[in-house]
Amino acid sequence: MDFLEKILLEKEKEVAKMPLEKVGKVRKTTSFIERLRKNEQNLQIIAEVKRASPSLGAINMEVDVLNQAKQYEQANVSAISVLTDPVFFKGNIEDLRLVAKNVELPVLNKDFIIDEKQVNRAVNAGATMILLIVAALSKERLQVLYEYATSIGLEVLVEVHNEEELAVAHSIGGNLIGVNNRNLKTFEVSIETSLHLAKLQKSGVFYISESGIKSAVEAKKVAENYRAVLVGEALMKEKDAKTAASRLQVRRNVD
Ligand SMILES: O=C(O)c1ccccc1NCC(=O)[C@H](O)[C@H](O)COP(=O)(O)O
Repeated sequence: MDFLEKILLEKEKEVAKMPLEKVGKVRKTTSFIERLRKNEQNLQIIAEVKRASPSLGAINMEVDVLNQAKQYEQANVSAISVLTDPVFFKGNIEDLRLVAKNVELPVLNKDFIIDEKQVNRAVNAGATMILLIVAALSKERLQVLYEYATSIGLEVLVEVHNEEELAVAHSIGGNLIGVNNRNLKTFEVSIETSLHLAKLQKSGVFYISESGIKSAVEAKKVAENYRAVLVGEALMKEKDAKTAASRLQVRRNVD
C-alpha cells in the first residue's frame, strides 16, 4: 500500500464519523482568481498553515495559528491554505475557522476531500476554496465534487502530479490547477515536475506550483509559467514568516 492509499483509508474512517452539515453561504471576499488577474507581474503566494506532515513529522507543533495567518496577511499573500487533516498533518477544522474569521483573504481547505460532507463543513468554517486531488478520486467522483463545489460558489484547486492527471483536470473544466511537485505516493519532491508540465498548459487556466518552494531560487524557476506557489514548510519553519513570504513574491517577466 502506498502513502496516498494509507491516507485515503484513514480519511474514509474520518468522513464516516463526520456529521452532514447543512451548507451555508460562502464567505464573501475578492476571489483568488480575481487576485491573480490583478497581480500578473509578481508571483503570488498561497501560504500554508502546516503543523506536521507525513514526510517530515513535526514541522511547527507550537504554532500560534492566528499570528501565523496575520503574518501571511501582512506579507500580502493572495490566499491562506489551512491543512485540516488531524491524523497525518495534526490540523483541524477549528484552525481554518479561526483563520477565516480573522483575515479578509481567500482561505483554502487543504485536505483529502472525498465527500460532500467535507465540502459543506469547509464552507461553514469559512473556506472559500477547496482542494480536489486527481490521484485521490475516480474521474466521475472528481467531476461530481467539482461541480458541487463550484455550484455553491467555492473556488476549486484541482491538484495533479503528472501528464495523465493534468489531462483529467483539463477535461473536467478545471480553471485553477495546482501542479504538486511532491509525489503523494513516494513523497519525492522535484521542481522539475512543474517545469515539465508547464509545456502542457492551456490558455484561460491559472496554474499554481505546489510544494518544495523553499526560497526565491525555486520561486524564480517557476515564476515564468506559474501564477502562484503554494508554500508550507519553508514558511512554518521561519521565525519571521512575513519576511519569508514577501521574499517569494518574485517578478514574473511578463511585460
Ligand atoms: O507534505 C507532505 O508530506 C505530504 C505528504 C502526502 C500528501 C500531501 C502532503 N503535503 C500536502 C501538500 O501538498 C503541501 O502541504 C503543500 O503543497 C506545501 O508543500 P511544502 O511547501 O513543501 O510544505
